[in-house]
Amino acid sequence: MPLPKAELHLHIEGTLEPELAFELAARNGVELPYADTGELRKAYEFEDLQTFLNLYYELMTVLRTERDFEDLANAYLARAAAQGVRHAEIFFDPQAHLARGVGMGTVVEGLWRALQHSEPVHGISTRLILCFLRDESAESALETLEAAKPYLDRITGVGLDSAEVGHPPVKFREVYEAAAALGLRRVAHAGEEGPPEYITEALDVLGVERVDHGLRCMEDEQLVARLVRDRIPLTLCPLSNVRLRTVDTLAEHPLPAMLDAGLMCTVNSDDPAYFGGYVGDNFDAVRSSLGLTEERLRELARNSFLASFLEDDEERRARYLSEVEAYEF
Ligand code: HPA
Ligand SMILES: [Zn+2]
Repeated sequence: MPLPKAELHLHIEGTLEPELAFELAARNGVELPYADTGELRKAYEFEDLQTFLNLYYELMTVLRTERDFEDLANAYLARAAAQGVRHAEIFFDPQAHLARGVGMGTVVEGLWRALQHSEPVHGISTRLILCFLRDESAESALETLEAAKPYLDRITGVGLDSAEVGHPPVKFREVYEAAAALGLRRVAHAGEEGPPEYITEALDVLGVERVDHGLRCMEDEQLVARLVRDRIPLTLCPLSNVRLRTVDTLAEHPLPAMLDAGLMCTVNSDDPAYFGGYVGDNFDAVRSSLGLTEERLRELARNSFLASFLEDDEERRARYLSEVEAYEF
């Protein structure tokens, strides 16, 4: 049995495996510029975040109907369950779909068709986090939040993703204020490729409760001290960092140094179909490449539940935490 864990940094569109992409392309009459899954897999060599995003946005054009989003989410939940995920807080990128004429309702209702049965079917409780694309305008983010208003009972929070450098958090001050006023939780990608200042800004200007990635905080001692003091969770994605060349090799990943510094780290998969593994694979990889002890792995699992948005269900959180403490490696 795998270590029980929560996944807090997972883009549902990034779980689109080549086989499902081709299946949905055929179902929807979408032409992909790859002959087969083998040829597609050869495109999974990324130089940085942008070269990955180019493929990510290209492939997601096969997602068109509620059923497509339902199938996508079910495929993720089945794989996640097999790797010990008990709770998942799932990002989705509505602007990438709205731009192609796929409505907010299609995306949210489609995902919901899978999520509403996730507990009985997969044993995973879930939350949805709507992400704004930071390389789109602030106005577009505000319009997206407006379009999400009929679905807010299904959405727990907002996030910020896509190309980071040149798109600082401050650009999204207004939409985060509006999201907070609607009672939504707030997270943002910061310090993946962008500088440590973006992490500080995400905290100070956007009021985020968790930082997605946050890797580059290690360049700023005072920022590390603040993150430790305030117990701000970081959702790290080690295999993603290697594939997007944020770190050279897994053996050089700063995760052990970050844990030693007292940072509240979690381990997640980001876009598992593209980066070579789901969250359990990320745990296995850091265990073997970084020599993390069993107690460190338990700490990461514990952190994942402590950092999750389960405030409306503390009983459940307590149950998950006791599973972590009782786990025998
Ligand atoms: O790893 C990521 N970083 C930023 N934006 C993203 N959108 C999907 N995956 C990512
Ligand atoms: Zn991400």
